[in-house]
Amino acid sequence: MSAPMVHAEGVRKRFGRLEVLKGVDLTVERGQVCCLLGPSGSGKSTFLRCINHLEKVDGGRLSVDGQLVGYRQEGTRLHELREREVAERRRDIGMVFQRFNLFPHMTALENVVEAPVRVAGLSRATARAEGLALLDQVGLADRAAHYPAQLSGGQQQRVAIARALAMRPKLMLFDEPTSALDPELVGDVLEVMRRLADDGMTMVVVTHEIGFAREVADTAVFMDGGTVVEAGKPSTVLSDPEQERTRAFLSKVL
Ligand SMILES: Nc1ncnc2c1ncn2[C@@H]1O[C@H](COP(=O)(O)OP(=O)(O)OP(=O)(O)O)[C@@H](O)[C@H]1O
Repeated sequence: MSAPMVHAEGVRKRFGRLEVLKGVDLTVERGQVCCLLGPSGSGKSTFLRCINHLEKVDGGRLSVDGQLVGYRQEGTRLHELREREVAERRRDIGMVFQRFNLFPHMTALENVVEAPVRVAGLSRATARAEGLALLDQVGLADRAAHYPAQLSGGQQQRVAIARALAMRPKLMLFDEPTSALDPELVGDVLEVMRRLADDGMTMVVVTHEIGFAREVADTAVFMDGGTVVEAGKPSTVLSDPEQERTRAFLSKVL
């Protein structure tokens, strides 16, 4: 049996005196969607950033695709990854942030094509063909030549998703992908994510969209105070939680 896509055991992270992750346990199987929910400051983004090598884990074990994050294993010995090795591992992980951060001087298509050409060494013709197919997949085939400033926030976020997919990632991480959008633009972005999930992409999504989590997630995780308070099927965690803290959170946000 293959290793889970993400496996965390007792993951700890501190910033100075502030312990932000206090022993996070979590498993995301391949092809599954895991939604992380919880109050502001509970450590959701930090955990996502640890998965993506953007933060160093201080304790516990965190692996992605069967490989320990931050280390290369040779026999029983662990060697800290060099910068180049981290960059290589990160190519397999697509990340979409709250703010889309597209290059403003590049068109939608150029934004999507940039990394496959520069980082993965794809020919420009192949990358363009794939980029156009990805823009079509996110419903923006007719916006390929538009610059970010000519696109709505929701369209920019869909370009950001296409850009992340262009590196053919094994895992997609989303950090509150719709929180910066006007409410009427949220649906299109969630629809793209829903289709991605249907196509079998493994996804970890930090979100406040309880409806999306209920309908799309295989696992819903409620985090609070740097730990996982409750994890399981959304029908339980988000509708009939076992923990009082989960119930209190849901009663505030629903
Ligand atoms: N680089 C950093 N340096 C210092 N403190 C940090 C850093 N990153 C995060 N923190 C702190 O860690 C805590 C957890 O932040 P994190 O962003 O992971 O929470 P969150 O659950 O994602 O919340 P939110 O929904 O507000 O983004 C917060 O108190 C935050 O201020």
